[in-house]
Amino acid sequence: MLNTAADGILRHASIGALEFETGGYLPEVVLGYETWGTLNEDASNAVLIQHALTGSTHVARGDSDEPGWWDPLVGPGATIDTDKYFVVAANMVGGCYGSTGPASPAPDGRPWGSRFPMVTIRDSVHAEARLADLLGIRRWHAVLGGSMGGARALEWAATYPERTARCAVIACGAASTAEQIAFAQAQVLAIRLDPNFNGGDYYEGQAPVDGLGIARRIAHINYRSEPEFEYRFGRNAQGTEQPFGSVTAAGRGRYAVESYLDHQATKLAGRFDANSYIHMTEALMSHDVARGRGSVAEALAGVDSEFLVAAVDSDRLYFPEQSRQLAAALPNPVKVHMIQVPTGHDGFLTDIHQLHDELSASFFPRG
Ligand SMILES: CC(=O)SCCNC(=O)CCNC(=O)[C@H](O)C(C)(C)COP(=O)(O)OP(=O)(O)OC[C@H]1O[C@@H](n2cnc3c(N)ncnc32)[C@H](O)[C@@H]1OP(=O)(O)O
Ligand SMILES: N[C@@H](CCO)C(=O)O
Repeated sequence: MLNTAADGILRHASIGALEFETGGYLPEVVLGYETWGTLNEDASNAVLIQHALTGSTHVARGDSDEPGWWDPLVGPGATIDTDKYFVVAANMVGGCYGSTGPASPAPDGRPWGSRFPMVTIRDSVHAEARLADLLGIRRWHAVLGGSMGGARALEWAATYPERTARCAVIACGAASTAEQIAFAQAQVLAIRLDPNFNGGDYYEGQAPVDGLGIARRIAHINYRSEPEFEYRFGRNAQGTEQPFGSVTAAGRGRYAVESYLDHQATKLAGRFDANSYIHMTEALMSHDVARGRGSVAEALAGVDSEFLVAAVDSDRLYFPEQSRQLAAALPNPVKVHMIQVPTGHDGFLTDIHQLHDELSASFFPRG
């Protein structure tokens, strides 16, 4: 049995060999995971929370010193009350928060690097099903996630409907759209064209942090909104820097919004592996719950999971309309709950507390 003794502490589970949807193979895969609460006797209180593109397993603080990315949602007495529910979060295969990824050693001792296989959202769900088996969880009380986490949650319902009693898809549609793929391609190319990328085999040299930083800038602009940028930064200069009129060897001074994006880029480059970023991004490009299953409605026709669909009203990357289309295609169509924030897609992280009432009324009744 796997160790689940403390809340919010990273553990590792060996799930064996994995064959990937596009033909790749890994002889041994480890998934990083964290848990909160206690699995009950009939294993009926388990909840799987799926992280977004650059998220980790650390959903909530638990017994650790680090805040989690959905702290308002998960903990004793919280929306998902860990005195009642057993919460699990797993790092996606190919990621860099505890699971086997491109930086992990291959059997020859060198990092997988360029040899790491393409991962799809469906592959990640197959890997997580093995983790569920090891944890003794046959059927999730609920699977939920936002953005790429929402794609993973939806794929759980379609791939393992009998194992997914409830499914919450937040800020994500049934498939990645042409525009989402287009923005993703620019990010992947920014990394691939970094002189340090070396085809993905850069672990003995300099990491392609400049390319990764540009990728994050492109992504982050999409994760926020135009009104937020205007309100927060306007045309302001960063501190005493001069955005025009004074060009030094280091270039001109920056606008505040440029400095903000520089900061987001440096921060991500300090915590994320560039190859994992490519693999997570390409996995999200692959997101299409209907692939090989007919239309979206046909893909979900046999799914009797209870659904909750939510969107962010100001999201300019995962438009609410895409959530509405998903909600309408469900066997039992549902209304789309709206997180109301002016700041865009990241609202599913910054304002997740807004779903407290909906989640409490449906998936996680109080008392
Ligand atoms: C280590 C881990 O486990 S990370 C994994 C968990 N994270 C995730 O899953 C998602 C990744 N995180 C994110 O996407 C974001 O951090 C969010 C959405 C959660 C945070 O959003 P917000 O709280 O709205 O932060 P916001 O966009 O305002 O950025 C604030 C940062 O910008 C900085 N900043 C603001 N203005 C400027 C400026 N003009 N110049 C430079 N930096 C600036 C702030 O100092 C702050 O820095 P800090 O984050 O280092 O403290
Ligand atoms: N800011 C989030 C949004 C992705 O949807 C992340 O970096 O994972």
